[in-house]
Amino acid sequence: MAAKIYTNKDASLVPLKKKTLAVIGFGSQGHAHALNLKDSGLKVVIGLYKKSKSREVAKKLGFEVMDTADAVKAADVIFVAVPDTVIPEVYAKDIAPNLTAGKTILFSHGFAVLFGDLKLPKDINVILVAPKGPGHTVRSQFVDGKGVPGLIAIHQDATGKAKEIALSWARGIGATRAGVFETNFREETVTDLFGEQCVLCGGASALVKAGFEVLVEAGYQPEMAYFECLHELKLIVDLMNESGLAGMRFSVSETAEWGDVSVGPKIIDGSVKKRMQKQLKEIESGKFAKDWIQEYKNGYPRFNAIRKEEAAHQIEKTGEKLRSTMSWIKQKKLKKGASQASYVSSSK
Ligand SMILES: NC(=O)C1=CN([C@@H]2O[C@H](COP(=O)(O)OP(=O)(O)OC[C@H]3O[C@@H](n4cnc5c(N)ncnc54)[C@H](OP(=O)(O)O)[C@@H]3O)[C@@H](O)[C@H]2O)C=CC1
Ligand SMILES: CC[C@](O)(C(C)=O)C(=O)O
Repeated sequence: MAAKIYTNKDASLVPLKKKTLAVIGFGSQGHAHALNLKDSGLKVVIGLYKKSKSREVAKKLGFEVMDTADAVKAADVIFVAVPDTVIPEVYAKDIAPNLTAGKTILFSHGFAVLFGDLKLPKDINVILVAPKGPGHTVRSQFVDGKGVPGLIAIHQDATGKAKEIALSWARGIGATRAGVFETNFREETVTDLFGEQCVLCGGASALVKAGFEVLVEAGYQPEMAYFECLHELKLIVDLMNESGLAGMRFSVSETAEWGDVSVGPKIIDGSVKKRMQKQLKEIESGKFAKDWIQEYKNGYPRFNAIRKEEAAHQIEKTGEKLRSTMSWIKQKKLKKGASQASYVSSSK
């Protein structure tokens, strides 16, 4: 039997009405869930650490902001929206001591439950609502009357109501407008890590950079390389997103379609698939998670060095210049150290 796709007609806001929902962390996902749930008529409070740079942002957007432990005490449903590597310490210090029977803890990625060694009491619900898109898009799509599709998963159902709570939350953030699919924590975590490393973020940015560098090193203008390898990628991917590879091939020229099917597989060949399979094994075995947690514990020495190098790549300067004439592209001011929530799509 085909798996069910849950939409608005399968999910009600009633299970979350008259409940207090705490969003712990006000970054990319946190601000989006909080604003969408508030606009859906639900009661949301924000839990943050004392020195969080997002306290003022959340207050300005009309939220009651509390210390994390107080927000957990006040809430029926607690969304843990802090970075995956940070979850274990926030959980142990501020969340676990305040989790009483019947409360629900909600994640939007299963990483910490799989790899973070959280001591989850048996008498709480543990659920996942994972939008399949970045937090800022979860918000901007909601404001436009649309939604980012999502996943739900139930790790523990202490009250017998875990699934209706997950679907209700998915409705509140707009995910059931697009479609919600049920999975489990492990499948969500493995596939999400695989997608972001091999295709969506890692694979795509390495492909873009390689194409840009090949053209520039061969003497072509960086602006030409940017248009061909980054700018137009979005327009092509939009067509795939709307109607699949076939829809994209319907719109591009026959010459482009022939280049796609005859040359593409020579560039992204079987050796790439082999490396993807190896990476999938490292994700499944927990090796990727172990190394990433260690990098976090070491204070990000490699991560910070790579971030610096990436920010200095010629493609970034070229892009900044070319995007400045396209006023409809929202120019995010990527201020170093600013709250992720300082870039917000406004309320309806
Ligand atoms: N980014 C995304 O689009 C997606 C994220 N997810 C998942 O959502 C969860 C949250 O990720 P994301 O929204 O990216 O997180 P962000 O990095 O955008 O935001 C993190 C929030 O946590 C706070 N924070 C950071 N460090 C600490 C700390 N040591 N103690 C307490 N609070 C801290 C930040 O504070 P401050 O405001 O002061 O910076 C911020 O408010 C993760 O589980 C992630 O995997 C799932 C799908 C997509
Ligand atoms: C693709 C990156 C992502 O997995 C996402 C937006 O879904 C993330 O964790 O940010």
